[in-house]
Amino acid sequence: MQYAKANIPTSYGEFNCIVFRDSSYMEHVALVKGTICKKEHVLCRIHSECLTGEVFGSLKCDCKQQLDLALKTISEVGCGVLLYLRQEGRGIGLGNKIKAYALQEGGADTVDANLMLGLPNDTREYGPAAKMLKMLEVSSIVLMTNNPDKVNAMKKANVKVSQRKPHEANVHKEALAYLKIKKEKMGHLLSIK
Ligand SMILES: Nc1nc2c(ncn2[C@@H]2O[C@H](COP(=O)(O)OP(=O)(O)OP(=O)(O)O)[C@@H](O)[C@H]2O)c(=O)[nH]1
Ligand SMILES: [Zn+2]
Repeated sequence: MQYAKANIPTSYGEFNCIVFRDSSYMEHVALVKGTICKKEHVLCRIHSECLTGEVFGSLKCDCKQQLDLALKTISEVGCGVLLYLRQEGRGIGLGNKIKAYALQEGGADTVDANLMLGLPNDTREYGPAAKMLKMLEVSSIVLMTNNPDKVNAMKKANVKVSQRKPHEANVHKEALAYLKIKKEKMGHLLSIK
C-alpha cells in the first residue's frame, strides 16, 4: 500500500517520492517525474538496492552508475518512474552479499560465490514492482534494463512492457570482470567484450 508521499529535489531535478509498504513493512520506493497515471510507454527503471555501490561508492559493480543514468534519462524526458526495490544483493541481503564478496576475494565469480554459500544466484521478486505500477495506474512501460529475466518477470506479473531500452552506464575498470560474468552467465545484454 501507498504509505507516504513528498517531493524531493535531486541532482536531476525534482521527483515525487512515494513510499510503499508491504505486509512485512518492507519499504519500496517510487520516484516519479511528470504525469504517469493512465499513460502508455512510461519510461521505467526497476532498480535493486545496492548499499555498497550507491552509498559507499564501491567500484565493484555498476549499480550507482545505472541509478544515476536512470534518473538523468527520466529527467531529460520529463516523465517516468524509478522503482527502487529493497532487494539488496540480488535478494540475498547485505550480510550475505558481503560473505559473497569475501568468496570473490578468493577468486569466485559473482554467480559461483552465491552458490558456494548455498544461496540462489538471484532470489529477487518483481511482484512488488508490478503492484506499485498498478497502484500508480501506469498503462505500459518502456523498461530500462539489460536483464532479459527482468523483462520476462514483469510480463509474467501482468505488466505491459512495450519495449526494453538498453541501460548501459559508463563503468570503472574494477567492475569489468563482474559485467562480463553478468553477460556470460546471466545472459545480460551488454556490449562489453
Ligand atoms: N549477491 C550479489 N549481489 C550483487 C553483487 N553485485 C551486485 N549485486 C546486487 O545486484 C543487484 C543489481 O543487479 P544487477 O545484476 O547489477 O542488475 P539487474 O538489476 O539484474 O539488471 P539491470 O536492470 O540491467 O541493471 C543489486 O541488488 C546489487 O546489490 C554480487 O557480487 N553478489
Ligand atoms: Zn552494486
